[in-house]
Amino acid sequence: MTVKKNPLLIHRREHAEALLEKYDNFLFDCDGVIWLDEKIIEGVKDTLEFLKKNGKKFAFVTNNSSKSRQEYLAKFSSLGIQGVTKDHIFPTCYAAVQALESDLQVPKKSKIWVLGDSGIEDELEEAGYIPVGGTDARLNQAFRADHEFLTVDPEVQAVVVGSTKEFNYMRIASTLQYLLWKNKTIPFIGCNIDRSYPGPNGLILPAGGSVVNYMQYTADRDFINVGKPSKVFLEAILAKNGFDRSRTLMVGDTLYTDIKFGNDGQLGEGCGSLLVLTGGTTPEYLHQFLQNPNHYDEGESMIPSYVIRSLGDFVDIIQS
Ligand SMILES: C[C@H](OP(=O)(O)O)C(=O)O
Ligand SMILES: [Mg+2]
Repeated sequence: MTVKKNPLLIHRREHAEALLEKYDNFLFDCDGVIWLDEKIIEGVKDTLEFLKKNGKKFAFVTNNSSKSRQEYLAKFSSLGIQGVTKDHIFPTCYAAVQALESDLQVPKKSKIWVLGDSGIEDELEEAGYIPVGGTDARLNQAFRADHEFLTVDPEVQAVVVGSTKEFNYMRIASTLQYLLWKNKTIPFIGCNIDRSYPGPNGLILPAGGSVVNYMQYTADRDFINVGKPSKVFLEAILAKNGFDRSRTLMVGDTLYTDIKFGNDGQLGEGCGSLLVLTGGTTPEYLHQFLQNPNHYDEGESMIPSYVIRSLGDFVDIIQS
């Protein structure tokens, strides 16, 4: 793997010009890069427009499985980001469905048990699967040992777990029945491994990975991670867009998901990686990490090629 030991800080015009020269395709993480909750990060719209005018291609890759591609499309439009189509958007609820279809070959019309928000249910339905559990209001009830959802439905073929703000004991207990069922053999897909995400008002909030890891712990079994930094996910995005990895830059705010995703790749050949400091990674944390990357689980695979304070600064830097 070829990653730079010391990331280059993009703060002068010639740095930004060199990036434009080197990369044709940009994979953008969303939470902490494009937006914070419902607010677009300052300058991001101008940077995206500038890149587009310069012939650059985009894909948006988010580990947040709460919204479907259709809902993200509406979010991009409500934030005034033009020119985004459904084909540009890769949330992990969609990655989960792709894994069911391609890797696991689960037949269409199968029932899939969901612990997560409506994004997963909507993507499953669009692909021809039948989601069960999920946002079903009967799961909002207080725990009762005779609740109908504590008896497994024999038609369920797999379990998908992702981000949810409706995490309660009924949902945990019913999901556990499926994860333990058939000697723990039905596929367990986790939409992401993020512990937290940057929410509104500077709040750090629990992300989907905390839900997935809760279920992993209680069921005592591993999950298939379909989100960043999954190499399968990266390969699918590069292939779908026809992106040459050597001319593709991953832009993200989290070292163990986005930056590792950009740096890794099939046979160890990654894309470039650009870390922004508007989300989950503070300058202090980055500094501490760079002092001794090998003290961290994923070590040098999390060292970004480049760092910029904010994606929104890019256009100002290049026009300075
Ligand atoms: C943090 C993550 O979203 P992303 O940063 O990948 O858009 C998530 O919300 O779990
Ligand atoms: Mg992020």
